[in-house]
Amino acid sequence: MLEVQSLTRRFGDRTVLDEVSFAVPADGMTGFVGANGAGKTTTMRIIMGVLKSHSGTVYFNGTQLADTDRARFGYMPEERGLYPKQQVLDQLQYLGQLHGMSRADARTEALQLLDRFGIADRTKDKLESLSLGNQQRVQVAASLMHHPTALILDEPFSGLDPLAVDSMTSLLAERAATGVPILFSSHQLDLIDALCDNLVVLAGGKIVASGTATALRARASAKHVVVTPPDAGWLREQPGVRVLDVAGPRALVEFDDEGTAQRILRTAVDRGAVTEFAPQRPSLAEIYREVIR
Ligand SMILES: Nc1ncnc2c1ncn2[C@@H]1O[C@H](COP(=O)(O)OP(=O)(O)OP(=O)(O)O)[C@@H](O)[C@H]1O
Repeated sequence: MLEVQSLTRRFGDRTVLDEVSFAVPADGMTGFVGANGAGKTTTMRIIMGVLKSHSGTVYFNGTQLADTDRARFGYMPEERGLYPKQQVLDQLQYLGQLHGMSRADARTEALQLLDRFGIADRTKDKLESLSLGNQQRVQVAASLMHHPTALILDEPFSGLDPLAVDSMTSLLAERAATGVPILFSSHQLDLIDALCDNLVVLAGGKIVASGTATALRARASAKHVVVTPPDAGWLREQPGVRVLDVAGPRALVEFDDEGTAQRILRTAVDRGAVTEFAPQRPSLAEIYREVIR
């Protein structure tokens, strides 16, 4: 488990991280979301030691994170940073060797990753001759080469086509299943929804929500779909009910509490047919919109 505790960082007199604390559990992936400029990259840079915090601490498996731990992490920085003129395979092999792998192991690992990412035919090409999306695949491969003990990935999915996203996510899920904490930032909320077991939401340098998807969903305001033909307009008159939308027999509502929900269900049945009365599981995208409001 990776834990960030009370990180504060200023640039000049502007505080861009304000007492930021969250955990990245070792089981599953943690999505890091927030508007442009919220402070995600700054947080990741501090975790990786590229930037210093003014206060706060990062812990890995219960002890203060040291450079020796960081050396075993996989990091995909926002500014990327591979060598455009070097051949893809040579480059990955070199990076693996920098992490202490033998030349042969690094080559085997690189070939396997390139194959998984569908670019095994580009091994001899210079990085700069690849499309941006394929360069991105090489970047992710570079962060995975040495079987890192944790992964810090700054927007790893930006610019990837759906097939690349699929191969990337299945590989990351495999690594997460071996107990590797994975923190990745993204603006693609649908992807976060599909992939993440945990979510950290940053707004203006402060944490506005963090925790497991299940706990955040339980906290989010629950909506119900109620379908009572011929017209669901009667719900507007009911105390304890906020009607968010009505279209003919179908309404989207929020109840003040479970008691209200049960009362409305009984009233609906007394009035006639009820063809649907279902709580709606909020998506992480909805939770995100709710907490940054
Ligand atoms: N080296 C720097 N000097 C001054 N200000 C900086 C520096 N690095 C980041 N900032 C500021 O810190 C704030 C947080 O930036 P950061 O890049 O961490 O946000 P982000 O959440 O990663 O945004 P994005 O989603 O756009 O990548 C921004 O206002 C940014 O302008």
